[in-house]
This record gives sequence, C-alpha cells and structure tokens, in this order.
Amino acid sequence: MSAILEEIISHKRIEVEAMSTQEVVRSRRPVSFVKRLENATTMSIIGEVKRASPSKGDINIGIDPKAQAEKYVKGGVDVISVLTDRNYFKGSLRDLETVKCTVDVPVLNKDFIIDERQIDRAYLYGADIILLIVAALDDETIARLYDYAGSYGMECIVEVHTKAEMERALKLEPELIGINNRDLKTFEVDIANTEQLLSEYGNADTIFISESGIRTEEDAERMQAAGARALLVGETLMRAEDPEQVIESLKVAL
Ligand SMILES: O=C(O)c1ccccc1NCC(=O)[C@H](O)[C@H](O)COP(=O)(O)O
Repeated sequence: MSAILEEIISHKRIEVEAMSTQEVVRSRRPVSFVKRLENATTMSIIGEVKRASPSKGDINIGIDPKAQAEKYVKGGVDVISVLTDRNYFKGSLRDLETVKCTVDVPVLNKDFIIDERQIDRAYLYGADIILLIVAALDDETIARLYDYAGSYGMECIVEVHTKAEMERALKLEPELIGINNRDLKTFEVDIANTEQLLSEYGNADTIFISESGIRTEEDAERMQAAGARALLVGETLMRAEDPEQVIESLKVAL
C-alpha cells in the first residue's frame, strides 16, 4: 500500500472505532448506475465534488455543492461523486446529503471504506454507489463489503491501479471496475494506465470506468477507444468556469 493510502486508512480505522452500530431502516431504494449504462450511447460521466486533495491541496474549497451538482446535471452527468473524507479532502457527509437532495442521478460516496458501519452511514446519507479500493483491503474484506453494500441495493465501483489489483478485483466478478490513473505512491497521473490495463483485460465481463486525470475531449476519445464506458472527473470540473460545457465535450460517442 502507498504511504498516503496507509496514512488515510489508519485515520479511517480510528474514525470507524468511534462509530456505533445502528439499526438502519432500509426504506430507500438506491438508484442504479448499471441500468443507466445499459442504454448509454455516449461515454458516461461521473462528475465529482472534490474540494481538496492530498496531491493538489485546495482545489475549490468554498464550492457550493448544490450549485455545482445542478451545473453537473445540466451538463448531462450520469452520476455525481462526492468525496466525504474531511481530513484529506475537506469533504463531508453533509455534502453528500446536499447533493442527494438536489439531483435524481445516482450518487457515489467516494471515501475509504473499510467497515460495514461506513456503508450503513453512506446509505443513510443518500449514497447509491460506494467505492471499494482493492489496494486498501484484503480479498476477504472486499468480498464481505461488496456483498454488504449489495444487501442495501447499492452498487460498488471496485477500484484498481495495477495488474495485480485487477486480477484480485476480477475474482469478485463485479459489475463495475474503476481504473485509477493516479499512482498513489508518486501522485503521478497518466491516462495510459487505463489503456495498458484494458489492452489486457478489456474483454472481461465488466464495465470499466477510467478515473483521474481526464481533461479534454481527446482524453475521452482515447479512453473510449481503450474500452472505457465511463469517466470519473474531479479536478477538471471543479476548476472549470463552465463545467456544463466540459461535461458535454467529454460525452463522446461509444
Ligand atoms: O486526488 C488525490 O490526490 C488522491 C490522493 C489519495 C487518494 C485518492 C486521491 N484521489 C481520489 C480520486 O480517485 C480522484 O478524486 C478521482 O479519481 C478524480 O480525479 P481527478 O479527476 O484527477 O481529480
């Protein structure tokens, strides 16, 4: 595990230890991203609410998540991702709740999930999808958390960066795999990572999402040619003067 991921995960362990187990009334039915993807004729876009990050520091710290979510939906996003980690990304569960109350598209809770209690909380604050990072979890834990999220009807994006992580992810036979183009050891971002992994694993029976470092229509075309069906875009949209126009340009034909 990279040093930053190890540091974030050890903070999460402390956070989780302080959380109590709660009875959750499962009255809300999560909105499916997979179903939406079945009918997609263009690249699907996951627009992210990302105030800050370990690699970039403050990105758009004072953003109004409601206004940003409205712009994303106007531009045609298929999912909104909300970073809820406070220590490293300056996000919050309140951001997640605000976005969920603003939009009808599925909402992804982007956090560092290591325990069922975080999944209970994600559901309670409105998440339809969660992220499971292969590098941060052993095989038994990922499988357990994957099934637990599924018991709520939530979908999981199983995130990988390397070939070894891809092999581990595929054992789960997940519907969605996110390929992170950011190397968390160096913070270097290179979208060629998606191309390299999909040249070997592109035929797998799963939907691939390319994550991080997507900026231009040309990037979207490269990812489409590589076999990605969706893009997760954070910083580019958070810094854009006109996020709607950027989203439109990234929705290239499949
Ligand atoms: O972004 C970081 O610096 C980072 C550091 C450590 C762990 C995760 C990190 N990012 C989370 C993400 O996966 C990105 O927010 C997401 O893929 C969007 O990336 P980008 O479009 O490059 O902002």
